[in-house]
Amino acid sequence: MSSNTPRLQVDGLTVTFGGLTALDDVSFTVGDAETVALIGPNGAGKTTVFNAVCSLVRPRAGTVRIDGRPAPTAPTGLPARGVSRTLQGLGLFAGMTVLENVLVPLVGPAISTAVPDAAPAVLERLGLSAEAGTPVDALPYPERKRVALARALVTGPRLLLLDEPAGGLGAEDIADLAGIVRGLSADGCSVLLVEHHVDFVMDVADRVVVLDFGRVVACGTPDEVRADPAVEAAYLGLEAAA
Ligand SMILES: Nc1ncnc2c1ncn2[C@@H]1O[C@H](COP(=O)(O)OP(=O)(O)OP(=O)(O)O)[C@@H](O)[C@H]1O
Repeated sequence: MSSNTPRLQVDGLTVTFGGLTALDDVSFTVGDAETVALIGPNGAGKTTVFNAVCSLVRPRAGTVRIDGRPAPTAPTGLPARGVSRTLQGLGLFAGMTVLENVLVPLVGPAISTAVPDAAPAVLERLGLSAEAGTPVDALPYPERKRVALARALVTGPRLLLLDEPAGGLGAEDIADLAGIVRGLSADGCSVLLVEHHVDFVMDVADRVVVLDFGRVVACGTPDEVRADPAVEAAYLGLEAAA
């Protein structure tokens, strides 16, 4: 991979569900250690982008490349390509401890990037060491959300997809999350995040891709996107939803 090969390259992605065009010729990149935010009103197609990148939906047209190579054809191939994601609904296993939840991705197919002490290191990084033995369902929502993030980080991803990481969090937890995302970027991890919380997006993103009705209506730095008159309608929709 040459140094200017994007970590993620989405080209001309078009996804349809029956007669509905959910994504229409969507193209963008995420570079090394870059944080890119996908924003747009409800139904704009953000989650469908994630699902296409993770091979959960088959595009009608377009390509997804990771480190210059076609994305795996099934989600099970993602960890070995250095990709992981969080889910909007967290997807934690109730009745299992924090540590057990975080260890889940390390069970099953061999993951060459995993290191034996990855789980304790990730728990420490996210301030969860003291909760390692606590059943996950005994924790308040912000901690559970951090457990879900820890689980995504335990495989040492080079591309992390975060689905609404700030959703349901208060100001203090959002500030902590911003620090975590910046730390990931400093360590060379690329981040693609879907988020409705506009202040958080403008704080952490290097670039912002704005989707509306399945099309990219703007792409640029947070300041460029904020100043783009074409974004205003979608932007106002976002503020109403935040
Ligand atoms: N599996 C599916 N079958 C049919 N339609 C779908 C499916 N998944 C998504 N859609 C439709 O595709 C469009 C884009 O949905 P998507 O969930 O990607 O939007 P979004 O921007 O993530 O919205 P939100 O902010 O509400 O999560 C919507 O009209 C949605 O109803």
